[in-house]
Amino acid sequence: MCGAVKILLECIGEDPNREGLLGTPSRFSETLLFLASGYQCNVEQVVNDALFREEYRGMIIVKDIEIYTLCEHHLLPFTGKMSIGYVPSGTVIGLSKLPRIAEMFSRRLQIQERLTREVAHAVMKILNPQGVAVLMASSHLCMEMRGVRKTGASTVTSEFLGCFESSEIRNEFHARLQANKT
Ligand SMILES: Nc1nc2c(ncn2[C@@H]2O[C@H](COP(=O)(O)OP(=O)(O)OP(=O)(O)O)[C@@H](O)[C@H]2O)c(=O)[nH]1
Ligand SMILES: [Zn+2]
Repeated sequence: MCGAVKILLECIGEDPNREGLLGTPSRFSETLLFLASGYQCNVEQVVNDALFREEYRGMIIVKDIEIYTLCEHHLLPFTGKMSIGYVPSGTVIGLSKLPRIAEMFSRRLQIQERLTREVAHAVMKILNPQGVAVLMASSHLCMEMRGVRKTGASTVTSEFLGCFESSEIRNEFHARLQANKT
């Protein structure tokens, strides 16, 4: 990959052999491989069997999970927060596994809609709960530092599966996200 980065540097009119850029191809390659490391794992590995039999029947929400990902159109970051909720059906998942699932999919080239949907369907598949809700708000650098250049615009996406298709359950999810204490 380093050779490709050197070519990119030449394409923008830089000299990849000048002192300040000598380490850049390997640093950039390492960074990109890290940011794309989500291709190397799957949901089963990430969850690591952390599924526990439990008769709790209420809604569980892990909210405001920090997300950093790369948009597949411009390879620029979009960053924001994701909240994941579910209503169990006899099994709960280790809490940390929800942010881990979000992280796995965000370390792939993404669009926000697909990231939102993939996380929801992955939780649904591995846990088989009564329903899953994912809500994400983020800002896209490709809309801020270039292109239309609208700083401060926020994009909100959501996916509601199973019992969250009922407006009553969805409203509870939104209300609990808004409450200071859930
Ligand atoms: N739906 C969706 N679009 C995205 C996302 N990230 C970037 N985009 C959009 O992808 C589109 C690509 O449009 P193009 O016209 O092919 O590319 P462009 O000329 O760079 O577009 P501009 O950004 O408008 O300058 C743009 O409208 C971006 O805002 C995302 O997560 N979801
Ligand atoms: Zn983009």
